[in-house]
Amino acid sequence: MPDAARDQLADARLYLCTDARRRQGDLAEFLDTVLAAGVDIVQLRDKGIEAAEELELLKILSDACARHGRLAAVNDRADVAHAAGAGVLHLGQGDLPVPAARAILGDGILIGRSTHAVPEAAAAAVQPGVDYFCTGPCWPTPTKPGRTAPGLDLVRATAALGTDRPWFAIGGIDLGNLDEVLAAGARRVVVVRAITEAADPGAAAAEFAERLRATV
Ligand SMILES: Cc1ncc(COP(=O)(O)OP(=O)(O)O)c(N)n1
Ligand SMILES: Cc1ncsc1CCOP(=O)(O)O
Ligand SMILES: [Mg+2]
Repeated sequence: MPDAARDQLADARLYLCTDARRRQGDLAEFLDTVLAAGVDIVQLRDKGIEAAEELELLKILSDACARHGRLAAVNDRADVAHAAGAGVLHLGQGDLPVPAARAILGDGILIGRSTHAVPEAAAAAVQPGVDYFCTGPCWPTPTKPGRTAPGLDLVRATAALGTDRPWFAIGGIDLGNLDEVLAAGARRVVVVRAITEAADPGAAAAEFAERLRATV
């Protein structure tokens, strides 16, 4: 992975996952708005999408991220990440194991991992081949139905690991509870609804970015 992408990841504070409901022209306009407002990484996350459509939408996503010098991420699928030439692949606990993804993709891509408990976070903090990890959900969320929320205790425990590896809090985070997430020790967050469903996504992204960057 080029050093520039690693540096971008190290500097990232705000990671957005968006789905395919915002299609074609509308998707590009939405992405330009939130990227200009300060989103650092955007992932296409659509659990129902077929690979061919995912690739088409990833082209829009990659082009938008390139226009703004930001990272584009693929969820779950190493084959799609390879075909799309993506900069980031995100893998959950039930997805392809990281060594298997590395065997397919090599070292030219950043790989992230989901964690939902302290032992998983501790493992992701040191596992070879993992570039960043996410921890949560902080609160139960309809975006990930059925996933029990370990809450802010997991964020506090992850912060206490003192790892240099970039990690993000996720799940139910919005502008109203962001201060609680920061107080628990997170300095990076992943959001879905708080930006995709905001009345003004650009304003929401800008406020997230500003408050995250203001917290040392
Ligand atoms: C950045 C980021 N963090 C966490 C997830 C969740 O991944 P996973 O647990 O595999 O669940 P799905 O998103 O695949 O339903 C993510 N996608 N992105
Ligand atoms: C994909 C995922 N994994 C854990 S929580 C979550 C969804 C977070 O979505 P939202 O920000 O809308 O609560
Ligand atoms: Mg997954």
